[in-house]
Amino acid sequence: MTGAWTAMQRVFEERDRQDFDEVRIAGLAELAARVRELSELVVLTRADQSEVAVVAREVELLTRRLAEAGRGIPPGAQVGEGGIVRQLGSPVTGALNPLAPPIEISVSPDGTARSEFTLGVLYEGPPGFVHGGVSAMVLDHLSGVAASANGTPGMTAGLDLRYRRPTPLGVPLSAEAKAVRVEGRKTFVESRILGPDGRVTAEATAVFVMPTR
Ligand SMILES: CCCCCCCCCC(=O)SCCNC(=O)CCNC(=O)[C@H](O)C(C)(C)COP(=O)(O)OP(=O)(O)OC[C@H]1O[C@@H](n2cnc3c(N)ncnc32)[C@H](O)[C@@H]1OP(=O)(O)O
Repeated sequence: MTGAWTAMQRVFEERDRQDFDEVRIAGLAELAARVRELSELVVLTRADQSEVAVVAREVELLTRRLAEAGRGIPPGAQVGEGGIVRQLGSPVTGALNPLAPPIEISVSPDGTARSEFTLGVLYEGPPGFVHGGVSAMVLDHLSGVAASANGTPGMTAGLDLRYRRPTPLGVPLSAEAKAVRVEGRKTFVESRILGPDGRVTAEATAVFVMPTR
């Protein structure tokens, strides 16, 4: 059976042949940003039922306009500034993915991956607070970037999370992750999310394993 590594390489090679120049990326990122705003208003709007029905029909027509141009494949990953992999369709960082917050990540020279971001109502779990699965997704991804920055990328084999206190919605949060140990194919990464008061809301230890071919 083909291993995960070989299967992923095939996808990378196919997507590398796509023509995504910066002008096209900027246009699609703008569209994604507008769809994100629309999504938030779907949960927040006070428009009456008839107005909601009209808007739903208009959105359906817009969707058909895009569909007329045909369906391609999701964008590939690119190496961006500072060697950070830029995944345009990522559900965490993808500028072209309306479901992504999206968060921006930087890596400092000591290999710490950091991000500052705000999560709005679309990511709510307990009323007024971030869904635990969303916090897990952010820490998983940030930890993956830290493993890569360490020169030892892999797939998440385990993510051990501790939710210390609720993570507030709609306020600036920060997060950081750093590889702390490598054992053979395994890279252990520690990460945390901090609230605006600087206190840890969630922390995790992840293990990344480089798949065999
Ligand atoms: C730069 C781009 C940045 C992108 C960031 C993206 C971050 C997001 C990453 C993801 O979300 S990845 C998607 C979620 N993860 C998966 O779908 C992984 C699914 N699992 C697999 O494909 C395989 O299980 C895996 C490749 C992870 C490992 O399979 P293998 O058959 O290659 O490894 P194996 O099971 O033999 O285990 C290898 C070693 O890891 C150890 N191990 C496995 N799981 C572990 C675990 N959970 N904790 C600790 N150790 C673990 C295992 O004991 C063993 O240790 P030893 O080498 O010492 O014997």
